[in-house]
Amino acid sequence: MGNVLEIHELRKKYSGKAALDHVSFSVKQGTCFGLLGPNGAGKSTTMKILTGIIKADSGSATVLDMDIIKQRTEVQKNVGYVPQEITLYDKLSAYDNLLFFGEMYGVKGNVLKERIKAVLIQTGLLDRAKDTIKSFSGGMKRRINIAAALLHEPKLLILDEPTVGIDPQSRNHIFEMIRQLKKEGISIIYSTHYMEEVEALCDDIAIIDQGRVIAQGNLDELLTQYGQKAVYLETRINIEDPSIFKYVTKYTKKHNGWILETAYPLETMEDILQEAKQQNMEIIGLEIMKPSLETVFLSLTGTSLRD
Ligand SMILES: Nc1ncnc2c1ncn2[C@@H]1O[C@H](COP(=O)(O)OP(=O)(O)OP(=O)(O)O)[C@@H](O)[C@H]1O
Repeated sequence: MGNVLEIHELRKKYSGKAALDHVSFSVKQGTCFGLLGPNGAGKSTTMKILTGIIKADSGSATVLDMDIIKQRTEVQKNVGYVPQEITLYDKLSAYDNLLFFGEMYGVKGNVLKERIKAVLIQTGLLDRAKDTIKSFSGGMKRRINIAAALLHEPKLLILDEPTVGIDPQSRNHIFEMIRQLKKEGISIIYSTHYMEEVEALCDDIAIIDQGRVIAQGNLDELLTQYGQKAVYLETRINIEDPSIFKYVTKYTKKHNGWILETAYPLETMEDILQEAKQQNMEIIGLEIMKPSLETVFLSLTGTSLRD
């Protein structure tokens, strides 16, 4: 299986501050690549560079072996991009929006009409084709935006946080669509700050933080290499210093409690229960956290991804 996309050492600064710092990764054909990171990590910047909206300061990238700068027009024919912001005409119908975007992508006539029907089926919105966009929910608008990016049959689809602020039904549709696209051999870059989405959808993952790729691999590799075991503890009265508990190597605040990293979660929990008894400490929550992308991120950065 070849690589559809290769990124090599991309760098980008805004007003002297690094937004991307030597970012490299590659995406295999027919896979979903997850770009996971908190707000401001550099996900959108990476995607905008790939689609030619902004230029990197240095580094290079190829799509299907074509340079994204030197062969920009050819690259654009093979890439579909769905930005974070909805970009549709509110007063036009879904169908007319797709007509407009199709022509913009260079698809015309009967081919375009057939493609519009196909993408409306793919997004589950064929029965709403004639309705104006302003009558659509946020999730449905997002699905039409994705439909628009698929009209020209791209080989690589770039989705920038496609599920932010949408209803669960649209989210499921988007997930199903991604699974189907993969089966058809289309590759996807999926940026998000939701770990569960990456765990559910993505074959390979790059964790990005403050402009740097801090880890990459498939889920199993990341969990094996960095997925520290941990215990979540929440008490009625907040504990000032959670390092007092046995085997705790690192601790991080999460919601109203603490994530305590420990190689021996059961022993740590026993110790917590003992201390609780002795000190009259009321426990509200105590559970083992299995290694997950959340504990991976935590052990790499010392912060919780949702902070
Ligand atoms: N046009 C711009 N001018 C100045 N700084 C910018 C600009 N665009 C992005 N940045 C900064 O670059 C960094 C990376 O931003 P980017 O939008 O790529 O992050 P992100 O991971 O996509 O996060 P988000 O989910 O918030 O969009 C941030 O510190 C951001 O403030």
